[in-house]
Amino acid sequence: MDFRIEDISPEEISRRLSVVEPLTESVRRLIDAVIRTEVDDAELIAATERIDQVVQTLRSRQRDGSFGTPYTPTFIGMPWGNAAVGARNAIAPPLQIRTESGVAECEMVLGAAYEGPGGCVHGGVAALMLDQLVGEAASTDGLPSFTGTLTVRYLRPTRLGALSARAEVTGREGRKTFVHATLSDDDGVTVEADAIMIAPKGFALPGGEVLPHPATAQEEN
Ligand SMILES: CCCCCCCC(=O)SCCNC(=O)CCNC(=O)[C@H](O)C(C)(C)COP(=O)(O)OP(=O)(O)OC[C@H]1O[C@@H](n2cnc3c(N)ncnc32)[C@H](O)[C@@H]1OP(=O)(O)O
Repeated sequence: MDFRIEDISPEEISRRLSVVEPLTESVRRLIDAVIRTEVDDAELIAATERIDQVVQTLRSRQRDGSFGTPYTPTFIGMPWGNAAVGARNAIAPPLQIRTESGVAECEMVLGAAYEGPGGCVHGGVAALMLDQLVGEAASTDGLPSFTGTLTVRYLRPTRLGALSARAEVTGREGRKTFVHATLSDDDGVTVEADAIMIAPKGFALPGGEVLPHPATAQEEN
């Protein structure tokens, strides 16, 4: 797993986000426009050329591989490539998740880019969002937990549009955390999920130092 420390201040994080978030929003608008445009073929071909030029400019200086999840030394995470919440990832809805002890929740508006059955949210997108939420709910006590098992029940079709989601820890057992999550529209729950989250045995920093997860530390004592 790609993990690196980047020693920057909260002010520098805000500055970088203020530049990159409008770019990501712009690409999100592009994705939506490509799906829904009805312009003629000549305009589509011209648009392809202009977009390829922008891609070439961005690629002139580019990191190898994915973005990873850099952390500051005080553990502020910057998961900016993340598929559900990444500030640099136009595929992410994006989810603006609020957390408190054992709970994660958010609201989102899903448009044409998230369609599965006509007019409805793709089941994989629903699972993606709930996976992120259960991960964040389980991780509110300390270091991250990974999804071991995610069981998803689609109760009825979820229409594209304004939605909300919530995940809550229902129990802990050693390194395992059990989480229940729901995705809802105005009429109530459309999808529910249960997750078994596993805290990794140790959390290795670059250089080899391993931080014990609180649950692991309890097991060892
Ligand atoms: C803030 C961060 C938000 C992040 C949100 C994003 C969430 C994600 O998408 S995470 C990505 C998807 N998940 C993954 O890639 C995980 C891949 N799997 C793994 O890395 C490992 O299998 C991992 C970490 C889950 C478990 O490995 P390991 O720690 O070696 O487990 P192990 O020691 O064998 O088992 C520990 C306990 O967990 C249980 N367990 C292990 N694997 C699973 C599983 N897949 N499902 C359920 N239970 C499991 C074992 O039965 C055991 O239970 P008990 O203590 O009662 O005997």
